[in-house]
Amino acid sequence: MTGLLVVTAVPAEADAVRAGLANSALPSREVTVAPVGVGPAVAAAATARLLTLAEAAGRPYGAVVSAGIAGGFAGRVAVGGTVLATRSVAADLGAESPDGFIPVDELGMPPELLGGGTAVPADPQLLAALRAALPAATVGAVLTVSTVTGTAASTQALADRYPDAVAEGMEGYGVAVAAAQAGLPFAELRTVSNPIGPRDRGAWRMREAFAALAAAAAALA
Ligand SMILES: O=C(O)c1cccc(C(=O)CC[C@H]2O[C@@H](n3cnc4c(=O)[nH]cnc43)[C@H](O)[C@@H]2O)c1
Repeated sequence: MTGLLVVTAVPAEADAVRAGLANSALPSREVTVAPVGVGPAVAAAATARLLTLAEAAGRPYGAVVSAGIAGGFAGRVAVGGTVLATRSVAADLGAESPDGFIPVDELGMPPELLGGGTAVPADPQLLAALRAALPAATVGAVLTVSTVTGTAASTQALADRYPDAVAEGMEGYGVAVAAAQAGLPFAELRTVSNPIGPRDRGAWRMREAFAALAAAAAALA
């Protein structure tokens, strides 16, 4: 059986995922959990390296999951909630214009230069399995941003541009591109630590989000 690679941004997220897996009563499959860093670039590079090393060692992974905490769009998902991505979207990859943001895949560049575009859909089978295991999860697009959204105006702009978005993180799209380039199924699983909006560190509920991440991780077994 090929194994599952679960990548998180930081060690605390990886610890929560491992704790959830250890507590799972479900039959386990081979799961590797690795913290790969914050932001889409380091997450993509580190995930690609892990996939390549495993393949070279003759033990290729069979699927990749990006897991961690996230900001949630108010009214779409609650703090402490769990989200499953229908697609992982590079929400700030594009160009500004006086008429608003233009996604990079609408700038007229050849599609082969864009790694498949600014949104990578979750693998349908993997998403279906996770939905079945996590029936209370909110399902929708998860945005990947390089800058944590911190004003009401930018929150509204993102919510308007992506009506299907439920949350934002900083790694999913990068991990998704690494998985796609390796030809592997991909999914993104996040738990909500804070509402997206005007920056307020006091509103972050990290402990709640890590507990929810551990609970959700049991589904990965
Ligand atoms: O603003 C701070 O002072 C601060 C201190 C520690 C960590 C942070 C982060 O922004 C962590 C980002 C980390 O967690 C994910 N995440 C969680 N909430 C959000 C969000 O609202 N928007 C984007 N990313 C978020 C993200 O995937 C990173 O790995 C800030």
